[in-house]
Amino acid sequence: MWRRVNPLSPWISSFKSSIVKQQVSKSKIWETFTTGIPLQEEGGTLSECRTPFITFVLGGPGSGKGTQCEKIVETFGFKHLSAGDLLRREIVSHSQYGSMILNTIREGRIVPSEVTIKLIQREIEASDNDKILIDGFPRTEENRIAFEQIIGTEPDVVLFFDCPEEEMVKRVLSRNQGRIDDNIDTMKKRLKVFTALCLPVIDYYADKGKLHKIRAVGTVDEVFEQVRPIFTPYEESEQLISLGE
Ligand SMILES: Nc1ncnc2c1ncn2[C@@H]1O[C@H](COP(=O)(O)OP(=O)(O)OP(=O)(O)O)[C@@H](O)[C@H]1O
Ligand SMILES: O=c1ccn([C@@H]2O[C@H](COP(=O)(O)O)[C@@H](O)[C@H]2O)c(=O)[nH]1
Ligand SMILES: [Mg+2]
Repeated sequence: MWRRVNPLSPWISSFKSSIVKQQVSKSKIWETFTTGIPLQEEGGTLSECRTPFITFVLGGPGSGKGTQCEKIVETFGFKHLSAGDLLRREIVSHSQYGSMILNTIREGRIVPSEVTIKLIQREIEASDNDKILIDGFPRTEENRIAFEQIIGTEPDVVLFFDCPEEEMVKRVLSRNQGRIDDNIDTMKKRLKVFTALCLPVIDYYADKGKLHKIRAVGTVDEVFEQVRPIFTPYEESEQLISLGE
């Protein structure tokens, strides 16, 4: 069962505890809306740690997920975890799975769930932030089910950046960040994988009432103005709780 770990030394812990006190009211409301298990057991002892408020950020390749995540981080203070970035980091660090990940990304296919989830889990556990954005995951129903089983929770909110294919192709081909999958051949494969494997995940969350569909065309700021009202109610409730204290 998943549990958050406090990796800090006692010296740093005492420093951290003052920050935690200042942040208690700030994090409280997000915890209120968390679907996770508030206290989790490991080795028979109850952890003081809480499951964070998790947002999945979905959309086709080049739909603007990463760009909008940056705006959400700036405005609402989330921790941003991009599954693709975590996988690319494994390639660069020549880890155990580096070459398998490289080949998979080049082909526009999906890395095995256990590998991606382990990377995500490690980052969540290392983070002190109660609000986590998971960008570009889950890509498949199998990913989704494995996440729920391994991490032991579901997302609180799911964003879907809905963008026309021709716009996504245009954006990816002019992205210019040196990504091995930013070429027309891989892009065609990624679009097929998105339609076949990721759309069912999006449908699943729509049926559960967790999905927020955003029309991802227009300027970055125009798109963000559709995102802002999704999180503002949480922020406002948080302020009310702070005032009541
Ligand atoms: N609203 C927008 N209008 C025009 N260009 C945009 C917009 N949003 C993002 N872009 C640009 O499009 C490209 C792709 O955006 P981004 O990397 O955020 O997409 P992504 O969904 O994370 O893609 P991927 O799944 O491939 O990681 C970037 O160069 C970004 O600057
Ligand atoms: O959960 C995931 C996320 C990503 N991948 C692979 O990485 C590339 C790039 O991902 P971006 O989110 O677009 O940066 C994607 O096409 C997959 O090959 C994955 O396998 N699983
Ligand atoms: Mg991205």
